[in-house]
Amino acid sequence: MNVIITKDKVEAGKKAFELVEKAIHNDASVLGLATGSTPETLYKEMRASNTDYSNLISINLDEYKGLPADHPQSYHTFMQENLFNAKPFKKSFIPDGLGDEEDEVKRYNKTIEEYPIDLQILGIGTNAHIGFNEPGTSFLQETHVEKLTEATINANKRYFKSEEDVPKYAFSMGIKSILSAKKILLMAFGENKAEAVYNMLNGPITEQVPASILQTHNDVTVIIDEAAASKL
Ligand SMILES: N[C@@H]1[C@@H](O)[C@H](O)[C@@H](COP(=O)(O)O)O[C@@H]1O
Repeated sequence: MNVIITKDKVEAGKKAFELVEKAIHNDASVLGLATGSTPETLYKEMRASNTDYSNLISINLDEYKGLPADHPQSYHTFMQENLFNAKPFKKSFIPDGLGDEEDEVKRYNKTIEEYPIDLQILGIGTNAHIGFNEPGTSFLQETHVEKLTEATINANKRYFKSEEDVPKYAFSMGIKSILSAKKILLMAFGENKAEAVYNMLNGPITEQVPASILQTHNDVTVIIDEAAASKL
């Protein structure tokens, strides 16, 4: 994996933006997008750019199960506010949090098959989850409903009024689907990601460390700040 260490997340966002631009220039037409605080600086660069995304397709990694699209903490709302309001895509796909489980899983797998992802943006959880694929999830999983771990609920409660308000389940693209992307760009910032980053890059490849499977992909760039790199 190609590892780039930056001073901070602002510099990382600029570097990530350069890679996104390069991929689009080289004919990437389907972007796999992520939510959470990590991609915010990248999306800021994308919003401020002159690039037109209206011919591209976007496919998001995940959505909380049970949240309507217009809920303030839904990933639909996050994407509208952070990117799509300013930069609409030709088509954008995000799992429907209120969708019937079986239908939604089928629909999403079909979407990923129809629009193979050229460049997948990823963050990483403190327990090394990617998308919402928690430790223990099979590397062979496609889209599914994942039960969130205490660590993830705890990390994400900052966005909700209280811990009880954090959804306990989420629709997530599976690891198999993530690995099918031609290129992967993972970002991580802050001391609390340092151990996950270390395990992803240097640890054994194990379903207990979902991001460790990225060691088997042939085109992964990891952009981290100095704090996230502090255990390397
Ligand atoms: N499903 C998302 C992930 O896609 C994200 O990478 C992770 C880290 O979040 P943050 O970027 O806010 O640290 O948390 C969430 O659980």
